[in-house]
Amino acid sequence: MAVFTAVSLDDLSQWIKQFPLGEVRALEGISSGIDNSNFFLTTERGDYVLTLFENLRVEQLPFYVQLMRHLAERGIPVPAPVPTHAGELVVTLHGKPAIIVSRLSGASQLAPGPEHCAEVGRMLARMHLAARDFPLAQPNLRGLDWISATAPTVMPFLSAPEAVLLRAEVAFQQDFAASATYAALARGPVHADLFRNNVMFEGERLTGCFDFYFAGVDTWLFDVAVTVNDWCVDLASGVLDAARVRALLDAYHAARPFTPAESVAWLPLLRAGALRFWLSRLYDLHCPRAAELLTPHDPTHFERILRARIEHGAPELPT
Ligand SMILES: Nc1ncnc2c1ncn2[C@@H]1O[C@H](COP(=O)(O)OP(=O)(O)O)[C@@H](O)[C@H]1O
Ligand SMILES: N[C@@H](CCOP(=O)(O)O)C(=O)O
Repeated sequence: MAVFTAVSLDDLSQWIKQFPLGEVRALEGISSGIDNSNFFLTTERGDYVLTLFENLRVEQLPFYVQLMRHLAERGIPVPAPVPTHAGELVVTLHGKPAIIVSRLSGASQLAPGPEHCAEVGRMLARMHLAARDFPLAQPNLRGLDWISATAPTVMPFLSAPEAVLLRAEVAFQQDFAASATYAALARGPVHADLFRNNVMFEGERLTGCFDFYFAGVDTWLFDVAVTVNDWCVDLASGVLDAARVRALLDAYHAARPFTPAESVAWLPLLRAGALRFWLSRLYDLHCPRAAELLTPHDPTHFERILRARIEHGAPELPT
C-alpha cells in the first residue's frame, strides 16, 4: 500500500510543463502512505515528491500547502511546495488535486534516543514561532469538537471498561477546555501529528518533517503533548522514557520557554493527545471508510498511554 491513483511517465510529459522543473527523468510510487497517492519524482532540476490527494478537496488544501510554504520560507525544514509558472501551488492530475514539493533527504528514526528527541523538540519550538504570523486559520479538525461528536459513534463497539474510560476522559477534557488555565495557553498553527514516521533524520541530524494534513490552530502545548506521547514512550508499555522526555522538553524550552499556565496544563494535554489518537484509531477500526483496504492502527496502544498518564502522571515541564 498505497498508490491509489496510477500515474505514468507518459501522463506527466505534458502536465509537468506548467512547472519550472524541466523534463521528468523518473517516477516511483511510494508504498508507505495511507491517505494519498505519493510518488518520488526526479526532473532535470532535482528530486521532488508528487502527491495526489485522494480525500481532500481543492478548497481544503490552501491552509496545509500555504503553511508548508510559509514554514519553508522561514527556514523550517519542511517540504517546500513548487509553484507553477502561473503561481499555482495546487493543480489537477487525473481529476485529483495535486502538488509537487521538495524531497527531504534521510529516513525515519523509529527507535529514537534522547539526541533525536532533542532535535525534534528544537524543531517543534522553531516551527511554532515561525508560524506565529501565518495569516490563514483553520481549527484543529481532530480537536475537542470532533472528539465530543465522535465518542458516541464508537461507544456501542466498546467493552464496559473502555466505555467508562472514554466517557470520563471526554468529560474531563471538556471541563479542562472551559478553564482559565486552558484559555491562557499560547495558540497558533500546529502540526498535530508529529509522529516518528513523519520526521526524517540523517544519523542524529534532523533533516525535515512532513505530513501536515492534520495541521490546524490549537494550543502549542497540545502539539508538544502529541509529540512526546509518540517520541518518548516505550512502545510496548506506553510508559514515558524519562531521558527522552527531558531531552525533548529541554530543547523545546530553550527555543520557546514554557509558561506557568503550560506547566499546569501539561498533564491534561498529554491526556488530550492520547485521547485524540485513541479515538481516531477506534473510529478507523470500528467505522472504516467504504472500500478501506488498510490495516487500522492499534487503538489499545493509545488507551494504554492514556491510562498510564492518568495513573502515573508525567515529568514536569522545565521552568
Ligand atoms: N517531502 C518528502 N520528502 C521525502 N519523502 C517524503 C516526502 N513526503 C512524503 N514522503 C515519503 O512518503 C511517505 C508517505 O507520505 P505521507 O505524507 O505519510 O503519506 P499519507 O499522507 O498518504 O499518509 C512517507 O513515509 C515518506 O517516506
Ligand atoms: N499518526 C496517526 C495516524 C496518521 O497517519 P500518518 O501516516 O498520516 O501520520 C496514528 O498513529 O494514529
